[in-house]
Amino acid sequence: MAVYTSLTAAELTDLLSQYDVGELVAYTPISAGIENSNYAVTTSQREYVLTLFEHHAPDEVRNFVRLARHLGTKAMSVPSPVEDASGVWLHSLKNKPTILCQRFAGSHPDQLSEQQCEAIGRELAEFHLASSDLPDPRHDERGYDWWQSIASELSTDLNASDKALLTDELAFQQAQRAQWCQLPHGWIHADLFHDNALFDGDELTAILDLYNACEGAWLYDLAIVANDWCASDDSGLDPKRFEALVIGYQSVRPLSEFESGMWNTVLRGAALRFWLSRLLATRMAKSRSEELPAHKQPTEYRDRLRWHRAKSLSKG
Ligand SMILES: Nc1ncnc2c1ncn2[C@@H]1O[C@H](COP(=O)(O)OP(=O)(O)O)[C@@H](O)[C@H]1O
Ligand SMILES: N[C@@H](CCOP(=O)(O)O)C(=O)O
Repeated sequence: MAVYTSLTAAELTDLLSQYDVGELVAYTPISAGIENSNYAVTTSQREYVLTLFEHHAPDEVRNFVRLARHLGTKAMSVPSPVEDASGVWLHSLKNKPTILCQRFAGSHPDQLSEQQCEAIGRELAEFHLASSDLPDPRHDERGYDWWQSIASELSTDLNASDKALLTDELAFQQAQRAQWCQLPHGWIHADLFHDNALFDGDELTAILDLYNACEGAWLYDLAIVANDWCASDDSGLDPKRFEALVIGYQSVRPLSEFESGMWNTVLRGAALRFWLSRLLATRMAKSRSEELPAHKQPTEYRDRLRWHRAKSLSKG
């Protein structure tokens, strides 16, 4: 968790002089980021967040930000870059692609409430509908093909029981492929964990970090949200928060009967995806002699996968 690129007041003042946003009053690094460097910037007019992309070329950033700009035109609260006085929104600082966005009020929710789950469900459905007229969603780089390829790479890190679980789940998901492909799909956020949303009490103020957004089944996106926002102490889902989430979502886009019949498969897929990505993150952290934070451990998602599998057996 860091800000990788340091900025001086003179560099920032120079950048801001190209925008019509007032004078620089203060700027503070935001330590919560993982991938990019973010600064909270206060000008004489309002609050902004400045993001320097640490690992991406300008064309990649243009592609990432396409969705946020589209949703911004539909008045959704997502970080859509502000244009400078000549209509340019992509700048460069220290040779890194840089954008300036409105800073949203609120903080990441901590103790998740049913009201917050209902609100995020509503917002996710709005996100799916509002993005449906934006063509060419990005390919999901952590989709089904990645599950298969990374699983064989990572299985050397696993004990026998986890290896068996992984093999069996991949076989199950492979068998479900044709069904999965029939689910309504389009742009998905693909990483709408509660640390990517801001709330003021129970009121949702913004959804952030659209940089994993890609093509996928809408139910899968909802399942990613459910696995995080409705997580219960027994590694499963809290029924009340889950019901609130689905009510919120369906108040905007009702699920079809076919989608409702696919819940268990898709919740399992969503748990598998983050089990795998956290296993990979663990391996990468180890290679730097680091550890993942306690709340980002792969076992959480392995255990949630087991819980969903047990549910499907008990129905069966
Ligand atoms: N537009 C914004 N308004 C308010 N806070 C923001 C905004 N953009 C980013 N942040 C804050 O910065 C943190 C890191 O942003 P994020 O896009 O998640 O970075 P990274 O991709 O580096 O993890 C967020 O968790 C949030 O606290
Ligand atoms: N929110 C995720 C991390 C983002 O996924 P990644 O595939 O980009 O690592 C988590 O909590 O694991």
